[in-house]
Amino acid sequence: MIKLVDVEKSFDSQVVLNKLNLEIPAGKITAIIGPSGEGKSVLLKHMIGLMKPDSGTVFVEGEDITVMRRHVLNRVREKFGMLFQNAALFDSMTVFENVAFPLEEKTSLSRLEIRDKVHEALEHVGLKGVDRKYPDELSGGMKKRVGLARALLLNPRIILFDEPTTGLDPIICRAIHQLIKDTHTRFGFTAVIVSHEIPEIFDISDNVAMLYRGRIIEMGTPEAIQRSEQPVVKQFISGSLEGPIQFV
Ligand SMILES: Nc1ncnc2c1ncn2[C@@H]1O[C@H](COP(=O)(O)OP(=O)(O)OP(=O)(O)O)[C@@H](O)[C@H]1O
Repeated sequence: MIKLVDVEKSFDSQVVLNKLNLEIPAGKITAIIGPSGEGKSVLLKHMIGLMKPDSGTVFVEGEDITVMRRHVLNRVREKFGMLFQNAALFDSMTVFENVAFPLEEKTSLSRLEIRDKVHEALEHVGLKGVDRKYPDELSGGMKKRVGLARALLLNPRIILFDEPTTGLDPIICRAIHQLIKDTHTRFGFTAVIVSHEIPEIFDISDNVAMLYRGRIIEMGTPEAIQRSEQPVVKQFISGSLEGPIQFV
């Protein structure tokens, strides 16, 4: 589905991705974990072609997106939905307008059809009657739900989630995870979730990949990752201060 082969990315002298290899299976939920600043967001941006590797290849459904012209890449990007860290809502638009935006941009649906689709999407994420509110008037969890409704709207084959629950309380965090799981079961997209919610993210993931020093050092089921004997993985999952991971 998504395959990265020997991907290298540096910013000036800082190597962020170092011959990274990763295969994201189709139709599953894959979590990417790893210490802060290791390059998880950079990795997501390579998957959707927002960043180009210095070398190496990124395949999306068998197509090498690193050599594509912009208009071809834009076509591939239509397979993706993305939920950004801050939900990335437009503050000057109502909830309705925010969710309707991709439909207005990318389809020729009538106003009535758009209205129905937006209402349906908001209902899927458990938000009714907030159409006319502005993002400022919503809680953090509600904003994430609006972002998720918008990401789901074009029925994408792949959804990338960049820290979908950061800054939310544990109950809302669980509710958002459950919502991701439920919508995944219902729509069957391929999901990649960058998350710091350990161990909670394991409950909804089929696979977990750990990024460290520019590479995926281990990938497996949540159970396998939790049983890992690899010292970096062990330390990270337990949150221990003792071990190979150094703090600045
Ligand atoms: N456009 C850019 N230009 C220069 N450096 C960048 C750019 N984007 C990311 N970086 C650097 O790449 C490194 C990885 O950043 P990234 O945001 O991917 O980390 P992360 O693992 O997602 O962190 P966190 O868990 O804290 O969100 C950081 O050192 C960051 O400063």
